[in-house]
Amino acid sequence: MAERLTEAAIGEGLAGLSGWKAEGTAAISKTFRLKDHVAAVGLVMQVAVAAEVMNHHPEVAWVYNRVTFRLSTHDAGGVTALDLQLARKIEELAGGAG
Ligand SMILES: C[C@H](O)[C@H](O)[C@H]1CNC2=NC(N)=NC(=O)C2=N1
Repeated sequence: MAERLTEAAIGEGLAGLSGWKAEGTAAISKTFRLKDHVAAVGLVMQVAVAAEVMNHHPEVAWVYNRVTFRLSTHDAGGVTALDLQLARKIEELAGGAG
């Protein structure tokens, strides 16, 4: 079971993830602005598949061409290494968008 990370560990983990914000130790989040609505849907779908493969799922808020992913590990009640791993995967799928 993934362990909840300290604020310091989260900060270190976010160092390599541009634009991600920590909400204390509860969650990390980032809003991506895609070129249009369909590009946003495409990213959401790709992340959904990756999340299913990882069995680690994001909260998603999507408005036209903007998508916000909020990550936390429900089983641990806050941010774990799984959330940092999913954030890295989302960055990979977003391919520099955002
Ligand atoms: C039963 C299933 O493995 C668990 O509910 C998984 C599914 N996806 C998950 N996603 C997230 N973000 N946190 C979890 O604790 C989690 N647990």
